Amino acid sequence: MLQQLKETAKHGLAAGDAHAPERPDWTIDQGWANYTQEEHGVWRTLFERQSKLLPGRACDEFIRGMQDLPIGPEQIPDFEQMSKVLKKRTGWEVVAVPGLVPDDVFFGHLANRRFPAGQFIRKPHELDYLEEPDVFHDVFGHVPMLMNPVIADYIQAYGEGGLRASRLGVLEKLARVYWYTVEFGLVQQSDGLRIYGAGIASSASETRFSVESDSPNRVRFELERVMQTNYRIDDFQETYFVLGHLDELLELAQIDFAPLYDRLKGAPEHDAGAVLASDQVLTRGTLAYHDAKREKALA
Ligand SMILES: C[C@H](O)[C@H](O)[C@H]1CNc2nc(N)[nH]c(=O)c2N1
Ligand SMILES: N[C@@H](Cc1ccccc1)C(=O)O
Ligand SMILES: [Fe+2]
Repeated sequence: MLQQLKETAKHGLAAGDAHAPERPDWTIDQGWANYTQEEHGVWRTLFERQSKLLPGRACDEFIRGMQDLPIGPEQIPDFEQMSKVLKKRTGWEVVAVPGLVPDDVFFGHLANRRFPAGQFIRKPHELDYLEEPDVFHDVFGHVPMLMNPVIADYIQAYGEGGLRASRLGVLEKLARVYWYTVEFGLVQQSDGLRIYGAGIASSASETRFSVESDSPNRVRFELERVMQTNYRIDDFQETYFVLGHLDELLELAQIDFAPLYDRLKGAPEHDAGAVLASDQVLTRGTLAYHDAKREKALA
């Protein structure tokens, strides 16, 4: 899943293309009353599938955030109702966008504690396929974590850092940090390895794969290592980076990345599936899943 999404996210969007916005911040009205029963039905299918999978696999903060939000299987959530609760808790709100928005617009929203969420929902015959982040990925995957003060501050800081990184022309390195934390992060909790990344938490297949499969590597999160590591935009991750505690994200947000960008200029990049001598490896993957796909493609 997320193939095309990852591809587009990487390259960003050109201003003035077919998606020309009506408002400069690219927001649109959610138009909640206009969702059809079929669209609410897709939400229900996805919601019920994930709700069964996440206990014991998602981190405590995710489960708690979900419990405290006005969100359920019956219908696509109303962003205004969500925002009311979220705003009281962490000062964030959810705003509707038509899909991927340009990098600087995205960062501008995050820096101001607005989470841009896709207004639309995927089609019933494409439950596991996403061209752009839809309301299920953005709201089910991201909003529960935004109820947590640590993640709330971290993502705002990422927005500020993103504005700076694009000016410096080093967005690729920063984007990898977002990818391997906010989207595909795992965290070690007292009762085991848990998901906090929204890209995992909104995907049924990757929810199981990320914590249960023997295939991926699971490596202790290390900032500079992650900044140099490519990621899979078309498939499950080959490597997940694991935090010892979510609070580590706060330290990370406070580190000034500018000297790191300088130091890492021209440094070697690592393949998504690489394991380095300097890694603290939690589980070394067989990479069987991706190897099998490669062999099939070559045959
Ligand atoms: C690097 C940056 O995080 C990424 O390119 C942005 C671009 N625009 C986006 N727009 C939306 N709506 N959602 C996203 O996650 C992103 N990601
Ligand atoms: N601290 C980073 C920004 C950042 C914040 C949060 C997450 C990732 C990066 C910087 O100085 O640019
Ligand atoms: Fe996302």
